[in-house]
Amino acid sequence: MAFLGIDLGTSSVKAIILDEQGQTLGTSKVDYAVRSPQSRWAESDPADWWRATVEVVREVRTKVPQARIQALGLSGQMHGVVPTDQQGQPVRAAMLWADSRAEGELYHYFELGGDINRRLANPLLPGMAGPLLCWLARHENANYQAMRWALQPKDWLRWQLTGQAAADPSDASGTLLYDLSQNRWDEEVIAGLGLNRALFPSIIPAGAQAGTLTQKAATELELPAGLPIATGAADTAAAALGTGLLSPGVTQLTLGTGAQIIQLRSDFRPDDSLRTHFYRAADGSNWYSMAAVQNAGLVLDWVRQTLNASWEEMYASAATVAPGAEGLIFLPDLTRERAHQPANHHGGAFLRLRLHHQRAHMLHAALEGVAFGVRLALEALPGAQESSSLRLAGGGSVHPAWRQMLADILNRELLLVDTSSASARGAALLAGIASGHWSDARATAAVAPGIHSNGVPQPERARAYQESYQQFLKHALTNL
Ligand SMILES: Nc1ncnc2c1ncn2[C@@H]1O[C@H](COP(=O)(O)OP(=O)(O)O)[C@@H](O)[C@H]1O
Ligand SMILES: O=C(CO)[C@@H](O)[C@H](O)COP(=O)(O)O
Repeated sequence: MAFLGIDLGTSSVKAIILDEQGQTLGTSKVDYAVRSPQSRWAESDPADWWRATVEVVREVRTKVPQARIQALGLSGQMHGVVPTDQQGQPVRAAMLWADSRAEGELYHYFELGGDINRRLANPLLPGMAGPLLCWLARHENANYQAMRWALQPKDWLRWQLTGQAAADPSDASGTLLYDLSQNRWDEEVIAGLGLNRALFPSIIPAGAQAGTLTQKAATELELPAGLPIATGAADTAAAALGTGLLSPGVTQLTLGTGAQIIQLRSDFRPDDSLRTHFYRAADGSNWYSMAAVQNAGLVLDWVRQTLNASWEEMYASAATVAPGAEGLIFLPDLTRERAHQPANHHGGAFLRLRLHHQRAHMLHAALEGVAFGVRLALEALPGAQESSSLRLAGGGSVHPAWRQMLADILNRELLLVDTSSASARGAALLAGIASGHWSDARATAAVAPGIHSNGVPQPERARAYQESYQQFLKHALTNL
């Protein structure tokens, strides 16, 4: 018996097959593009997601031909929206979390008044489904009218698998259209924004069965028709489940296209300052607090490609160039940063560039800038300062020199979780829960992956980075 998990990330789709003891039998990954056709836009073509999903599922199955898949579960990048027609086709490209075109739509929220801050329990940001849909209604009304469903990315993917629309609490709570205090779509906010309530599907638990695989999808994916499909969860929620983060008190950093620092919460306690996020967990009973960094892997990839460097060259520069990059500072704000970091309207920049600087300094400075951004987020997350160690996961945490730089800059021991794709693993566990193999999320603790120390701060380097961080802050927190 085996379970298939699919994580529809921002840069790639990952597939994992777990056996009934939660052991990884096989993994695969297929990349796709995030496009920025206009300044401040971030989009992907859902047709690319589907092609990549077909490829990744066939590939992972070829690696483990003997595995008998019992159920399939999903996880996916959060916040964005796929405007979808009656037939499940996107009416335009998906608008993603890194998009800030809807900045001008936030005033609709300011006008709502009442206790929306308590109900939405999150900062108002333009890359969330609510503001993005307001933008669509105003600027592309024909597309807005052509839409039957406003779906989160993994919910769009599930529609392709099952032909049915559904949402789950962990993803819905990241849309700015969800009442976290009552656990339901926020009817008042949806009506107040003038959005059509019928666009939002029923919310069902992440670990419930949300349908079965259609014949059409089964033929493409080379899987059996009728396979049970679990609802699935938002990627950060799925990553918490996948790494066995099932109780409060632990802080976890996931480095992917974005970076997220999370702590599980058993009580309803949003950040009163609204600088950080508060969402439903995948387990159906808890919440989690999160400080998210937009400008993480997305920006490293941009720098790497622009300077025509390999990943090895980029990460190696963490060790080969001294802390501080000989005075070079990189501000990573290529997209609008989240609410914990105000005054970032200048965009990204290399500062204090001099003749003696070489390409390796630029690569190193980019790593430093992103790591400093993660440190700012860590400092903003209520309760995270007390933790002397951080659990680490995500596809952007693979290189030892980069991990050492993170340990030095965050001044914390890093504990590497032994899984190559935490979110996909969480998705596969949800498949196991939906099919009754595990009774609930808590039961999956018995199969949690191992964790080992992988980066202890080196005092001298940590001190040097502390000085560079102070220089970075002078520029990062002021408009140039
Ligand atoms: N070949 C590679 N080697 C090392 N790091 C990589 C490589 N490819 C991508 N990355 C890093 O991993 C990030 C993507 O992490 P991942 O967890 O796979 O992403 P997501 O879930 O956001 O799609 C990239 O933005 C980049 O920082
Ligand atoms: O934006 C958030 C959380 O607020 C992320 O959870 C996104 O969903 C992106 O995740 P990755 O694709 O980087 O894994």
